[in-house]
Amino acid sequence: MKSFFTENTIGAAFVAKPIQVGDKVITLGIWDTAGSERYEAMSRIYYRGARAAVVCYDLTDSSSFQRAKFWVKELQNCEELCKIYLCGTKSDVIEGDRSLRQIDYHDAQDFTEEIGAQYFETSSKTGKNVDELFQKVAEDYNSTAFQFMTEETGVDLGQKKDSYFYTCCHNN
Ligand SMILES: Nc1nc2c(ncn2[C@@H]2O[C@H](COP(=O)(O)OP(=O)(O)OP(=O)(O)O)[C@@H](O)[C@H]2O)c(=O)[nH]1
Repeated sequence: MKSFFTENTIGAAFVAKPIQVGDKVITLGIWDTAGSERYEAMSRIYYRGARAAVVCYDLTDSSSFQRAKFWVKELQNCEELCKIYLCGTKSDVIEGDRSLRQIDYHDAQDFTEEIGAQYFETSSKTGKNVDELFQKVAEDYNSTAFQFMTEETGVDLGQKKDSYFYTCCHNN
C-alpha cells in the first residue's frame, strides 16, 4: 500500500518493512504493483512465489471490487501457497459520507470468507488499520513458516528473515 497522494504506479515499487512478532522481527518485502490493466503482465512478474498478497480495492468504486476479484482468481490459480488479504481502501471517505460506500461491508466479508481470505478496511490518508493489516500478515507468515520448511528442502524459513509478498492496489 502506497503513501497518500502518489503518481500512478508504473511497474512496481518495493519497500522492506520490519515487523515485531513476539520475540522475532519478520521483515516483509513488499512489492506495490500497478493495479491498472495496462500493467497487468508486469504485475504478474511480482507475485510469483509470493507468500501473501494484499488485494486492494476502492470502497467507493464498485468496478475496482470486480477488478480485485479478477486478481483473487488469478492468485488462486497461479500461487497456491499465497495467502490472500482483501483490503477495501479509502475508509476515511465513507466515514465522512456513508452514501459513498459502493461495496457493502457484509458482501465484502462474505466474498472474503468464500475465498478463505481475510478482510480489512483501511485508509491510506489516516493510516487507519494499515499497521493492523501488515501485523496480521507477519503473524500469519510466522505461524506458517515451519510448514514451509518441510516443503522447501534446504530452506529454513524459520531462520530466514524475509518473506516476500506483494500488494495489488486499484484505487483509481
Ligand atoms: N481519501 C483517500 N484517498 C485515497 C486513499 N488511498 C488512495 N487515495 C487517493 O486515490 C488516488 C489513487 O491512489 P493510488 O494509491 O495512486 O491508487 P492505486 O490504485 O495504487 O493506483 P496505481 O498505483 O495506478 O495502481 C490518489 O488520488 C490518492 O490520493 C485513501 O485511503 N483515502
